[in-house]
Amino acid sequence: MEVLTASFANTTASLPFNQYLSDFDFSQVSWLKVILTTLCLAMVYDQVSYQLSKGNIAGPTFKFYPFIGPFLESLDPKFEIYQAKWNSGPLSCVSIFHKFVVIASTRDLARKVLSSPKYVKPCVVDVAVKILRPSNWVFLDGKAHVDYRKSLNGLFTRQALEMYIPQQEKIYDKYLSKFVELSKDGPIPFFHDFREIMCAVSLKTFCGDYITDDQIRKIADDYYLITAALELVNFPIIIPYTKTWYGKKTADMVMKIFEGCAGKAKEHIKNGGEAICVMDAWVELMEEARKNKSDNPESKLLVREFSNKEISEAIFTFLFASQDASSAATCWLYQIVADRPDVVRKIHEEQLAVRGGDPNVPLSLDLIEKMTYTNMVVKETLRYRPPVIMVPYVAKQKVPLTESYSAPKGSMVIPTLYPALHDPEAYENPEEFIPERWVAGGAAEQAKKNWLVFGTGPHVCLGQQYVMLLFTGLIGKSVMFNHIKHKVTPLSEKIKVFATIFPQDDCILEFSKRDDPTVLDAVVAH
Ligand code: HEM
Repeated sequence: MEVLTASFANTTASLPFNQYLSDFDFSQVSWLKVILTTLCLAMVYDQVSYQLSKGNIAGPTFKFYPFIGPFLESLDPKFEIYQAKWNSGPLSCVSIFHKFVVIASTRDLARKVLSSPKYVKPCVVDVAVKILRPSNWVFLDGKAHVDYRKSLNGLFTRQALEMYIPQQEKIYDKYLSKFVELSKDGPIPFFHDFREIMCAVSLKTFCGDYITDDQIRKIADDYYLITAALELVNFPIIIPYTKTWYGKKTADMVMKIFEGCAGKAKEHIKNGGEAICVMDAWVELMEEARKNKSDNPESKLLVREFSNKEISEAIFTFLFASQDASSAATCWLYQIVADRPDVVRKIHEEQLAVRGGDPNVPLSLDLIEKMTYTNMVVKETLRYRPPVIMVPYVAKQKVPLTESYSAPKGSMVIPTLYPALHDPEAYENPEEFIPERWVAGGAAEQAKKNWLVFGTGPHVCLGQQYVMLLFTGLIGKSVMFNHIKHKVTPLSEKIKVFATIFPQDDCILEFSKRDDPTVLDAVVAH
């Protein structure tokens, strides 16, 4: 290092550059010294750029591990470490490799980020673009995204959601019998089976009878390959026989199946068939828009034509968006309910009451909407254990977050949802599970700004009403027809972060059929 700096200092001022080069004695410079110098300069640059980006917000004073930052911690993220970060300040930061990450922990800052499409857009890992395909609508931004979403809204209206219920109920019944069979020898971890039921419900809702049971089984079995390929830390280039390669192969296989289903849906609706699934609903919307346009050529085309490929890619994003969050919600819902006999009894009582005492009355939208208490249990579960705790966004330009701090362009800006949902000002005793807090007109319902389970702003979850109906119907039937026992372990209440959040012991349960679903359990003394 001295050789380099000394030679430069002594000669550059007085000699022309060419002569300096020819006179310079390269034999004195060892490659090691060059490498070390470059490394030192890079380290200084890394620390200085971290300081400049950090400004006055909370975060480590220096990058303790040069370059990588807390990369190793991020490979096995711990909920407690996230919590400590949220508690460290309304805005905090961390730098991993060259990526500067700003975490917005308060309700208002989280909402600000989520509602600032001018400054931020959702951030996905590099490989997601290859797996979901660059043409996928989820990568649209600004007006193009808003316009595309408008054509999807029709798939999640009350009327549309109503038509999906009979398909969903078939899957609930099939899996509830399977759960009894699986745990007939005693409690077992249900984490994988809950992922499977959620995958099956989604596929049946999206594709109706166009998808075969074998295809459902294949997708449910292989879906984990897609989750693994999209883990935060993965090689961005797809190399044969690596996780990302298997993930891409699986995603292509799934989209091929969806493309075939979309073709069948078009045929079915063209021939006057009844709409029963999301793909049918989509084709009906296109037909309706086409008819309106031909009746009145001046009118605006509300829903344009979508190719089978486009439909398959969008439906794939629904599966992708729902799978992890819904599986997490299923684990917590069953565990929480099974641990509380008083809640079980109230759900059971309500389920019978709304069916006029006949447990075999099939599910319908009207029926689910009468399940006020069961719905409050679902809502409280989502508040108490929100499946999505953070949503990563990326700064398209400098993002003004407070009067004294703006997140730099290119940084990752992460609004957190969990703290707003555990805010004692909005939810008294937030660490307690209290379904009754959701009584109509109560404080929890009025704290609308805190309800961030499904995000907010232009990317707010498309499936939120769908989710509420699904879980209310599912847990209601489960409780009415089964005894559900939870084996409590020291890890049951500990939170594991795996894209979303799960009980660390993978939710150990036992299902057994009730002899008579019309008989309520004995009243539990408190
Ligand atoms: C418990 C289950 C679920 C939870 C907790 C959940 C939560 C979320 C959250 C937090 C977001 C990001 C919102 C934002 O950036 O502001 C989101 C986006 C999204 N969700 Fe869900 N979700 C669930 C299930 C579903 C289901 C079942 C579907 C589809 C049927 C779905 C479809 C979507 C889509 C398409 C987006 C992206 C919307 C866009 O970018 O415009 N989600 N969800």
